[in-house]
Amino acid sequence: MVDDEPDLRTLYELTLLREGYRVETAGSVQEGSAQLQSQHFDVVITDMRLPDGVGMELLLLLREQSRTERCIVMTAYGSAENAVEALRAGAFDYLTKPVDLRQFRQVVASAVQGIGAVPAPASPQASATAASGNQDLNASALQALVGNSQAMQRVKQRIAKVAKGMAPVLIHGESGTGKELVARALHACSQRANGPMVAVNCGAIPENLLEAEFFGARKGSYTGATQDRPGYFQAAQGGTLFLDEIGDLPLAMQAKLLRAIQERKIRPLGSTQEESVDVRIVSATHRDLGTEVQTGNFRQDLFYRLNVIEIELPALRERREDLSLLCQALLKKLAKESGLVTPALDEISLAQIALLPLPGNVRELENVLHRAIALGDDGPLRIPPSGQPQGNENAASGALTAVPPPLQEAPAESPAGLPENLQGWLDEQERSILVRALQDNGFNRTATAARLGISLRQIRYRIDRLGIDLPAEGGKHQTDNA
Ligand SMILES: Nc1ncnc2c1ncn2[C@@H]1O[C@H](COP(=O)(O)OP(=O)(O)OP(=O)(O)O)[C@@H](O)[C@H]1O
Repeated sequence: MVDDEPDLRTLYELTLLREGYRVETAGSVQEGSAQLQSQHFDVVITDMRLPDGVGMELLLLLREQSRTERCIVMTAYGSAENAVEALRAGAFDYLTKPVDLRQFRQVVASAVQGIGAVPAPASPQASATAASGNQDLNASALQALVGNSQAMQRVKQRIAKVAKGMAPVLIHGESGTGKELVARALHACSQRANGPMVAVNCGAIPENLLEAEFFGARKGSYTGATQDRPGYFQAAQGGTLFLDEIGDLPLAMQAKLLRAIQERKIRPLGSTQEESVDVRIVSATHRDLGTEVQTGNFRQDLFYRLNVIEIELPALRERREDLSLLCQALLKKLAKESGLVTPALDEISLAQIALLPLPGNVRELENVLHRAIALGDDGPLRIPPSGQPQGNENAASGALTAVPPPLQEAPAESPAGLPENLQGWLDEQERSILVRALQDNGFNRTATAARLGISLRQIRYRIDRLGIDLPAEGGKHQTDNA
């Protein structure tokens, strides 16, 4: 624990001792580095401003010597640059002064967790079991990302490298390239793997509900809030919050999110009290956020905060060599889900697939295979000519152009003609109307929304809520997504 103010040093030391850690202290860069030369630690916590230099020097020393200590840096309030710089230089996490002791304990506990040889003080056995269980999780989460191309190998190596730590990660890639899978792998490979992973599609939440959805709401804070409700931040406490389509967040909400990330505190709607949150933020976008910043659609300071580590996901056309492995994995998954036998892939099926342009990436490939399984006979997989299956004119030109028909059966009606499950019945009606309207409008959501007299945001929300599978973005019809 390196800090030059004796009172603070004692406070931190006592806090850590009370948690059951062994602690050594130092008052300067020189003292800190001398201690590092004579022994190994699990965690180094250092103030940024020290009498003979900056805490960053200790961090760089750890890095140069490829040491295993995790470094937590304490920065002055409002110095976002220092915090981001430290995270980029490999700090495990940062704390803003004045340090909130609860947060301090949480951050140190996360840093110590998952260090193989060092069980957390509370329960040595539990943490050892968790560590070995985590390794299985890591492996299977990375395996879920199918592909052995160089581009995919680079992605997987990067996930393994940056998963530990608190630095926010921004995943950039075209729609359907597997951004959510990467976020899940990051979570599974982190020391938060046993905590929750909460995935949020920022583009699918009506604007007036955003704040309550993110930060929670107290009973009576808005019409319909009949009880206290936690938000995504509370739900992700101790785990990872995945913010998909972050570029869709309106500017007013961007400012609130920035504040929550910077201060690690949130205030539920209708509450006077702030709550501390311990959440790692992973976000994703198909947009070029740099350009969005220039055009004034995205806050630069938030971009700076979210983009501490960037993972770029390649489009499927840049890794066609993964097609065969992907088809095998996807067919197996799809066949299992629909209770069918996995059809064989032969040279003809692979040649047919290789001819598809697949601008909608893996999601589009998955949909093509889904349709092929549903329409196929026994024998090797064959890709049906597009346009045939649902008699849908819009399907004529794209590799994948049809929404699969609703799979669920309509909820049962009672003999009196009344539904037994009103919500399920209403959802089914809404789903069938939406699917029909989308098909009539060439899957253009703007046109469909206009036709049904609702906003684009509302239609996105409904499509998401009802789990309607759209043809991949980038396809001929999806022109309303930019
Ligand atoms: N490398 C991969 N291996 C196996 N399945 C994949 C891979 N990449 C994507 N998928 C599958 O493709 C579908 C789309 O993936 P995902 O939702 O992660 O993409 P996305 O980039 O987040 O898309 P969007 O931007 O539209 O939200 C999912 O069903 C996912 O399981």
